[in-house]
This record gives sequence, C-alpha cells and structure tokens, in this order.
Amino acid sequence: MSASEEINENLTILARLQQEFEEFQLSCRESEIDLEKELADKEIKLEELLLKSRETDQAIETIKEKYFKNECEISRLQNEQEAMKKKIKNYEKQMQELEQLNNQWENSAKVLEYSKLTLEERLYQAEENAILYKEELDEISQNKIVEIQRLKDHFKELKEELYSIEISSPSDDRHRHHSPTPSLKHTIEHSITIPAGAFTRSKNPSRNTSRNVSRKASFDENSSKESVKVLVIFRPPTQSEIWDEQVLSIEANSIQFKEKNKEPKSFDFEKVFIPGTSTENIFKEIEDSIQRLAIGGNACVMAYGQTGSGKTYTMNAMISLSLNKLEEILTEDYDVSLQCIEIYNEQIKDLLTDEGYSKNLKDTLAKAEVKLSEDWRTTSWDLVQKAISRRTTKFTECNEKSSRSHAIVWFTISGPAGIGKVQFVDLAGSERIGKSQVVGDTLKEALLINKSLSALQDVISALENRQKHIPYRNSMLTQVLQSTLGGSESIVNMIMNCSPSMDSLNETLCTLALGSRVKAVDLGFIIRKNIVTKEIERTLTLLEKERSDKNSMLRTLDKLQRDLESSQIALKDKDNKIAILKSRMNQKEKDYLNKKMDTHIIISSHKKKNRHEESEIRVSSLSPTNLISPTSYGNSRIPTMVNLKLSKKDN
Ligand SMILES: Nc1ncnc2c1ncn2[C@@H]1O[C@H](COP(=O)(O)OP(=O)(O)OP(=O)(O)O)[C@@H](O)[C@H]1O
Repeated sequence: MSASEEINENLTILARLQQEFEEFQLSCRESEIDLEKELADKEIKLEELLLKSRETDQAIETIKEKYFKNECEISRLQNEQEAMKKKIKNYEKQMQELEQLNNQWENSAKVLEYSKLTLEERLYQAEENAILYKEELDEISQNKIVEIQRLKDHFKELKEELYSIEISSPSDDRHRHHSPTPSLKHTIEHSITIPAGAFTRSKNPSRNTSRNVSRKASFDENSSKESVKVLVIFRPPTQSEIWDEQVLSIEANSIQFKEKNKEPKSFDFEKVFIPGTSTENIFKEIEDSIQRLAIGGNACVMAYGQTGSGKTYTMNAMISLSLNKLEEILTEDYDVSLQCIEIYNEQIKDLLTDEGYSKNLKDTLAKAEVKLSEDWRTTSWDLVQKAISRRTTKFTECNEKSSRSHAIVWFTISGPAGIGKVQFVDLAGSERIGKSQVVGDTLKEALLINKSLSALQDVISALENRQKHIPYRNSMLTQVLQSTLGGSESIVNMIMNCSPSMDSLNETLCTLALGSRVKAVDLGFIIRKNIVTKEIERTLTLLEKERSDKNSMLRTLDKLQRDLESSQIALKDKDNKIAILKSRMNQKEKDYLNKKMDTHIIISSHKKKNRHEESEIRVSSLSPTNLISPTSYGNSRIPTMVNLKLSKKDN
C-alpha cells in the first residue's frame, strides 16, 4: 500500500474513532445527568432517613423518660407498700394486745363471777339469819305493842282519876289550868300514833301556818318511809311477742325465771305490776311523793328499761296523773315552772325551743325554764306534749334515736311552804348494744349511754354508802338530777320497765338486777330505823355491810362488763379498720402490678418498634443501589479505552 493510501486509511480510522469518541462523550453526558438525578434522589432519601432517625431518637428519649418516671412510681409504690406493711404489723400488734386485754377482762370477769356466787351464798345465809332476827324483832315489837296498850290503859285510868280529883275540887283554878284538856289529850295520844299529813285547800292566810305545821308533820311521818322506791312494771306483750308464764312468772311481789338448762332465778320487790295493770294503780305508789311537792319536798320519777319496754308510755301517764293530783292540792298561792330537756351524747337541748344541743348546762337550764300562768295545768300538759312530740318527730327519721337519749320533764313548785321539785326522767334504752354493728357515731353514743348510766349507778351507790362526796359531776344526767336525787327531803321513784317477751329475758334480768341493787340503797336506811337492841344492831350492820359489799361487787361486775363490752366494741372497730386498710393495700398492690404490667408492655412494644425500625434502616442501607458510590458507579459503566486498544491490537 502506498503512503497516501495508508494515510487515507488512518484518516478514515481517525474519523471513525473521533465519531466514536463523540458518541462516547455524548453517552457519558447522558450517564452523568442520570447519575446526578439519582444522586439528588438519594440525597433526599438520606435526608428523610436522617429525619426519621432523629424522630426515632426523640421517641426513644420520651420512652426513656416515661420509663424513668414509671421506675420512680414503682419505687414510690414499693415504699408505700412497705409503709402499709409496717402499719398492718402495728395494727396486728395492737390487735394482739387488745386480745390479751380482752382475755384479761374475761378472766377478771370470771373471777368476779366466782366472787359474786360466793357473796350470793353468804348473802343467802345472812338473809336466813335476818329472817330469824326479824322473827325476834316481831316478837319484841309485839311485846312492845302489848306494853304500849298497857301503858295507854294505865294512862287512861290516871287521866280519869285526875279528872275525878278535878271535879271533886272545883275551887282550885290552878289544877284546872294544868288538867289534860282535849288538845293536850290529842297531843299525848299522838305522841304514840303519828297523825297522817294532810293537805287542805284554803285561801285563808292562816292556812300557811297550818301548812307549815302539816309540812313538818308530813316529813316526820315520811322520815320513817323509804327514800327510794323501786316499782317493777311489766307491759303487756305485743302481738308478735311470746310470754311463757312457765318461764317467766310475774307475781305481786316477786318475779321468777325458770329457763331451760339454767339456774332458776328470783327477784323480790315490794311492788311488781303484772301486765295490764292500770296506770292509775301504778300512780298510787308515787302519789305520796307528788303530794309532798306542795310542802317543799322533792321527787324523782325515773323510768329505766330496754327500748320498747314502755318507759315513755309510763312516764306520760305518770306526768298526766301527777298534774291532776297537783291541780287538786295546789291553790293560786303557788308558782309553777316547767323545763323540758333532753340529754344526748353528753349535750343538753331545750325541747321547747329550736335551739340545738349545747354543752352549757347552766345556761340551757336557765333558758329552758318556762313560768306558767294561772291555767298551768292545761298549759303544762300542752307543753309536755309538744316536747314529747318534738322528741319523737325529730327522731323517727333517725330510727330508734329516741331511746338513745334521756328526756327530763322538770316541774318546780314555789309556795308558802317552800320550793318543791319533781323530775320525770325517761332514760335512754338500757339494752346492751350488739358488738358487731357498733362503729363510728353509734359506738360513741353507746359508750356515752354506758357512761351516764354508770354515773347514775355510782351516785346511787354513794348515796347507799352514805358517802360525804356524791359524784354528781361525772355525767350531765346526774348533774341535772342532782336536785332530786338523794337529800333528806327527796323521794326517788325508780320505775323498772320490763317486757314479758321471751326474746327480752336477758335484758329483763339486767333491769331487775339493777332494781334490786337500787332497792338496797333504801333497805339499809330502813333497817337502821328499826334497830332496837345493840346486839341486833351489830348483826344487822354486818348484814348490811355484806349486802353493800355484794352490791358494790355486782356494780363493779356490771361496770366491768360494760367496760369489757366497750373494749370489745373498740376491738371490733380496730378489726374493721384493719380490714379496710388490708383491702386498700390489696387494691394498691393490684394497681401497682397493673401499672408495672402496662409499663412493661409499653417498653417492650417500643423496643420492638425500635428494633423493627433499626432493622429496616439496616436493610435499606444494605441494598445494591445504596452500596454504589457515584464514582465507582460511573467507572463501571464507562467503556475503557484499554478495551478499545485491545480490540485494536487484536485487530
Ligand atoms: N303499760 C302498757 N300498756 C299497754 N301498752 C304499753 C304499755 N307500756 C308500753 N306500751 C306500748 O309498748 C310500746 C313501746 O312503749 P314505749 O314507746 O313507751 O317504750 P320505750 O321504752 O319508751 O321505748 P324507747 O326507749 O324506744 O323510746 C308502745 O306501743 C306502747 O304503747
């Protein structure tokens, strides 16, 4: 080949190569554009991934915070749980202590019960002795009566002798002056038999003097009578109640209990009213003490008994019949005033005004006094009815609350012969409250009723023992009753209201036991009055001491029983509190476990989500497109010149 041909051929190759090169350049530019586009897309995706990763970081932070909070809450709950456990341990310890106390009480109650039995035995023996002494006394008094009759006859003979001497010497005026005139005769005769006190209705001023005289006579007469009278009243059974006379036999002076599998018990009283006795017959027993009001005497008519035993019924009848009696014996010379009050939870309330309960006894009593006008009989009865209805209507809504308070209707009668006072007291129900259901307010109420009835017993006991200090101030009830309880010119009529129902046997027993103890207050007094010889006096003192010992023992036992009941009630209250705390703690534990579970679920779901997202990120970062860098990507696709050369060489 010629040189020119070779040049031409090379030129052709060059031109072809140039063309190829240009094409290659063109394709390179296109690839560059594609790569740039892809790069931009990747950058956007990367941005998005970074954003997502930042959001995930934030979410993780929030979860961490939540987790931390939950941890704190868990440790707080754990602390609370620990504290609760400690509290429960404390309560359990207290409960154990109370149980120990309870056991101790029960033991001392057993000891007391045993000593009670021993004392009862001794009392029984002493009573037998007393019967013997009484027989002796009866014999002595019989002899005395014969002696008195003999003296009377002798006196009569002397008197007649004197009279005949007088007649035989009419000139001697001195003798006539000293002769036994009819009035002297009256006086002498009355030195042997005491005249009955009488109340005369007279508007003559001179009547006052005669009333003063009659007052003295009346007190002298009554000084030999009882200062405390115990009346036992059985109301008729209701339709739903059963009275088995074989089990509970009620007679005019005694009550017998013959329960199956139990020791028979009997109580003797001066007056026992069988179911269905008219209130007029009952009133006859207190009539004396009401009559004495006109001459400045004091009286207390008190109704004691369980709820529904007839206290209010009896008290209403006694007030009404007393007002009839007073109307009969009082004239316009007398001023009558009335107070109707109620004592509930150691607070006092005037039942005739809208004032609420107060702790200020003196003020309330002063404000409660209503001075009655001339037609005081009608006015006072209306006011008493108003007070009773207020008590009843107010408390019916609160169910049985009426029997949880003491109501007192108090008349003051001022007349020429002095100031007489009578208090009609409807006491709170004496029933023992069941231990199980007593909590909160009811517990407080029960404890305060126990306290006031105990205080009443203490006052009666102090009167029995003729103590110098009578503890009237121990309760609001005894403070109010101070005017008519005790004192030489006061008569206390204690009405023991009972139900004949078989369901109430225990409460009836308690009521009668208290009645016997109250009766002992007066018994000592009467016994002392009748003592004739030193020997008998000594024996009777011993007997009286034994009786008083037994009574104080029984009272202690009663008090202990009440205390025991109170502590059992308190124990029950503690039990309830512990049960409430335990259930609260269980609830807290449940809450705590639920929260823990929730937290656990949240954390694990977040962890799962995070793991999922992380793996997603990892997977996407491992895909081939992501693995190629822009340069390597370009290089791999650019056809190499070496290849071209190689092909050229091959060629
Ligand atoms: N001697 C009686 N004769 C007939 N019914 C009577 C007698 N005593 C009470 N009752 C009746 O028995 C019921 C209860 O009497 P009452 O309300 O007087 O009892 P209470 O002891 O005062 O009760 P509480 O303590 O709950 O106030 C009443 O329906 C009353 O009429």
